[in-house]
Amino acid sequence: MLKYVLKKFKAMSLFYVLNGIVQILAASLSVVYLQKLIDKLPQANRYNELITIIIVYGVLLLVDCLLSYLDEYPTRMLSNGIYHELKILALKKISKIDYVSYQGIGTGSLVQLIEAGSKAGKNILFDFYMNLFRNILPGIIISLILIGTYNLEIMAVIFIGYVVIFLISNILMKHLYKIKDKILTSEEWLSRHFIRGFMEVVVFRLNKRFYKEICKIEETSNSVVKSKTKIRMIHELFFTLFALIIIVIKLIILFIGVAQVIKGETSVGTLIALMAFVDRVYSPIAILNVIFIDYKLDKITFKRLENFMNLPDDVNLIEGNPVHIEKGNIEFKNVSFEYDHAPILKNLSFCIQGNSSTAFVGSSGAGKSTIIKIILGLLKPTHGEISVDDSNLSKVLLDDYYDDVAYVSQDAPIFDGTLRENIVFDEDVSDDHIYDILEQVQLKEFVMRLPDKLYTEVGEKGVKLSGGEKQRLAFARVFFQKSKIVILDEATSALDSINENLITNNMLKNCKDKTIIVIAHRLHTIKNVDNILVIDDGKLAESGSFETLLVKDGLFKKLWDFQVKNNELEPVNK
Ligand SMILES: Nc1ncnc2c1ncn2[C@@H]1O[C@H](COP(=O)(O)OP(=O)(O)OP(=O)(O)O)[C@@H](O)[C@H]1O
Repeated sequence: MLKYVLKKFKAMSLFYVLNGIVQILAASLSVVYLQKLIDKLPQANRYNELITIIIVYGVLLLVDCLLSYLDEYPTRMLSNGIYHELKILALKKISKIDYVSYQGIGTGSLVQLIEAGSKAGKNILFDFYMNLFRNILPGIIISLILIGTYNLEIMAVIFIGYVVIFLISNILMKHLYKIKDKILTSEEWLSRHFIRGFMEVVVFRLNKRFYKEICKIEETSNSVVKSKTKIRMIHELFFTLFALIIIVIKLIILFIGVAQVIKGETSVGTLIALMAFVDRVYSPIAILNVIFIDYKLDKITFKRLENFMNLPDDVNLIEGNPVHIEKGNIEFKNVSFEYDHAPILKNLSFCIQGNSSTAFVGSSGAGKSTIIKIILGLLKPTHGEISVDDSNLSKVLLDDYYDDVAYVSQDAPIFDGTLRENIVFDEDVSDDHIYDILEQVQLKEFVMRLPDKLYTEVGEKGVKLSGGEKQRLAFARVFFQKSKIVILDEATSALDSINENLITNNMLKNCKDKTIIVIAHRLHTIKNVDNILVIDDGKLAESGSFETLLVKDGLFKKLWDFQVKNNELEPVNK
């Protein structure tokens, strides 16, 4: 994934790395010219002899200064760009992820995982790798070479210092890993609980859950804060240790260097240059150790994002046979489906004729919505085959198929946007055409009364609308889509009986050239459908028209009698 991102920012990254290397070269050479200046000063007779050195020294400082300004551009472009690119990749993943895998991830955890993972990915690529190649390695190499040209003994001392630092870092790192893993798990837990607290206000308030939720969240967030502080303290310990090591090395250089200057073996300029190079050689090492630890910790965070990105895709969204549904026939041949080895559908076979209406009926949990999700291609059958027209659904390119399928789910899928967007997305359609559609779903008057009419924002999940308004809005989208197959999964459950009958009948009347599939609990709404399939425990119990099933005295009759007895509907013969 990071390779892909790097490729996308190839030119910018190259510029950033080269700019860093040139800056280090200019800054290091400026130290060398300063040393030359100091050493030549006592022997110089005329000012002119030093002027070239001063000019070169000045130019090097100027180059360093200008390049560090230029650095700002790739710095901002890359750090922000990489982070956003990773988030976009995560959204692209969601667009094609296998539906069962998607069902296994909670929104709260997913949001935290993508947010933290994208930041970690940015840190790995930008803060670690790019820093390593443009700053740290060139800094160490150039400084070591220059120190070596002055004094090999001192180079050896510096090398021993490196080894000591490396050993200390490794001991501390093992401790940090454990803390980081704990923090990540707790943060994902926190995000999940925060999001459910923010979203389920009514459920939690009425069940008086907020107090306990907040207590649990406080407890976990206290432990996260403590662990994060601990990690920072250990981090800072590195800097303190480096500072101590640098002091020791500088003292050693002074002891060796001063003796050599007295003996006339080394110049004062060289001693000053060496002292400057110790900082130049150790600062990158100090930074390297710290960013290496960050890199290792970020890898743990990024691994979680990678695991999510490696979840299986729905291959039918990426490849498959092109399809155009003309007849709208659907056939299930011995279809079985399991969730985690628990059988949900058992050897189910049925035929839905194109241009007809079919209803699935059955007790709660019988498997009706599962059938719908299989017809939609979201779930793949464990055994058996589904044909749509003459195509095997498992071989069809779903993106093509979805041009001909409209679906309204149980929980009316309204998204955060305007009423208009919720009906036609960003299609170029006249307002008048939208109002015609709204009339068919009994929503025109309501929209006309709103100050912003079609441009009214509906809020997250359509929070500013009633349940029935949301469902009617979702219906309007179906009317607009003009798909060959229309699937309504309890799409009228939030409507009053008058509106429910009006809209369903409107749909049945206006969509005679479509295949309509309905799931409805209130059985009076499906009186006019052509065929009813009664599902019981994942199997087809019986099928037929409304009247035939009532005569049969089977499961459908039982469900009907139960609803009549409980006053859920009017008896059919009244
Ligand atoms: N993601 C899932 N993981 C595991 N089991 C699931 C999952 N989704 C549904 N099930 C189970 O599959 C069975 C069938 O569910 P389905 O939603 O198809 O029933 P249904 O007939 O539509 O029910 P209802 O009328 O209550 O909506 C149920 O027992 C349900 O608990």
